Amino acid sequence: MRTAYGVETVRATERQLMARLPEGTLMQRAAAGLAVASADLLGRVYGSRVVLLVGSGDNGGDALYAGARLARRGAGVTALLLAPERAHAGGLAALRRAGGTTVHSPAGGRAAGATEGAADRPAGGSASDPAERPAGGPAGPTAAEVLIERADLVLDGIVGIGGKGGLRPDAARLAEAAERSRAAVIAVDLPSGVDADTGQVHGAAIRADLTVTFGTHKPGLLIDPARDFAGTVRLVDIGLDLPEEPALEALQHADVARLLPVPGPESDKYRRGVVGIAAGSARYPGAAVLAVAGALHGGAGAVRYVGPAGDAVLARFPETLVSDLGPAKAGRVQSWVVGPGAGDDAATVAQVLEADVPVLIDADGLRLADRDTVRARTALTLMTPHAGEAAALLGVARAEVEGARLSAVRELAARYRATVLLKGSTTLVAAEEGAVRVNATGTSWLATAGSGDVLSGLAGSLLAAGLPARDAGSVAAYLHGLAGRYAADGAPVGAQDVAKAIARAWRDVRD
Ligand SMILES: NC(=O)C1=CN([C@@H]2O[C@H](COP(=O)(O)OP(=O)(O)OC[C@H]3O[C@@H](n4cnc5c(N)ncnc54)[C@H](OP(=O)(O)O)[C@@H]3O)[C@@H](O)[C@H]2O)[C@@H](O)CC1
Ligand SMILES: [K+]
Repeated sequence: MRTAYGVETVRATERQLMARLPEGTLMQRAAAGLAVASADLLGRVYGSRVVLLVGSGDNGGDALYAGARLARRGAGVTALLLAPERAHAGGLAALRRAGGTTVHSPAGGRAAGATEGAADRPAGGSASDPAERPAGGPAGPTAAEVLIERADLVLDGIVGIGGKGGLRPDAARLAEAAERSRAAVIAVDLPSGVDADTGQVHGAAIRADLTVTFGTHKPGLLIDPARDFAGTVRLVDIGLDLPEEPALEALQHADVARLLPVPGPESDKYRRGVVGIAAGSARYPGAAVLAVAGALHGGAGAVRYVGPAGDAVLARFPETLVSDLGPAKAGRVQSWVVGPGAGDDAATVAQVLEADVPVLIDADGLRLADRDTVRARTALTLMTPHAGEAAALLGVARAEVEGARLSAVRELAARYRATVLLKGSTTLVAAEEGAVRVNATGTSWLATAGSGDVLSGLAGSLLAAGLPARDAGSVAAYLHGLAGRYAADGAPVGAQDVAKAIARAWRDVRD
């Protein structure tokens, strides 16, 4: 299991640990790990050009100490100090002792000066001051921008877990220069400008190739949009003694393998669970077929279909138990999936919600389900909206959900007293309490018509097999994401192909 802890927890555990260790130990551990990761990325340290973006906190201190280590190995290291008077004093001294130079300017200074390598040069002026621009004209690059442009590696130590809101203008200009540069960019602890706890990005932020994070992953590193800014994430152990329950957790192969239902010698189809699919309509029979396709791969012993698309379902999957009596009279099931392609059939949704078994609500069902009825249910409920559906349920714009996925999924879980799976490139599964699960196996090729229907059938089948809602949702998202990758293999893919590839995902996980 990959876990992530929020800033408050990191700070508290850090305080406990620091009380037992000589001062500066944790920062040295962090800087050592950062220097190793930097050297790995550079390949050859000697002769390389490294630029440090240094803010006023300990995040800048990490960058300075790591820069000192690289300078001792022969790199040319320049630190751009955003707030020279407040930069980490010990880190500055270490860098200078190691032969590194510092430039005292947020984003300014004459570009010509950048090539002179003057140490501790106060550049003065501001980037917007034409007098500080090179002769090339007012639109020419600043000294800082030239240094960044010519670097092999940029270390982003502007701000870490102490960051508040979007980057300030001086810092934002450095972030933009780093993005334009061909240099590799390593974010120290997290990309400056992203929110460590939520994954929100307010305005400009560092776009990193690699993020070297200390002690634990931070939730923002695993959730879009911030995840997209972090690049590859490398965790450096600094010895933090973290509490048992994380803020966020991500299943890995071994976790999924443990959770997958496996039939024993005594199992028959009823003991393995029957999943009922109440989906599809005369207008959308395909949704029923795809939900059944997903359900057949989810581990339930049988799939019961109820609705107007029985012929289409049987034509594709003759093993399906088809009924046209409606959910209440269709026979026993251990879980229901309701909603895909349901159109305006509110009566079916209401009937399913009355059943005393776990219910998965998707697509049209989300719109048709009465909130108080869902809240009052005693059996499990798993809701599976995409961002647009979640936005409609919350009464906000879609962009708001996409920008703040974690708070959106938590809010929905609280409002409906249900487990909610918010689909997307980083799918989130939140129950009313406990760690939120994040899934990262998805691929953007999965954003294809009918792919959600397959997921709902798959998750519903896992519910029927006895998995709790959080596990059913996160295991389904994991397998579905893998299946999408296998089916797509870098090319567009249809939902049916995804359903077919689920079996391969199971085998892979169990191996
Ligand atoms: N925890 C641990 O176990 C360990 C932590 N370690 C490291 O310490 C880091 C945390 O250091 P930290 O607490 O000093 O805060 P940090 O992130 O440097 O930022 C604070 C400064 O940034 C500024 N600032 C704020 N917002 C800003 C913005 N939007 N745009 C621009 N500037 C902004 C703010 O300025 P102010 O508001 O005061 O003007 C303040 O001065 C952590 O991420 C990790 O790298 C490791 O060394 C080892 C173990
Ligand atoms: K940073």
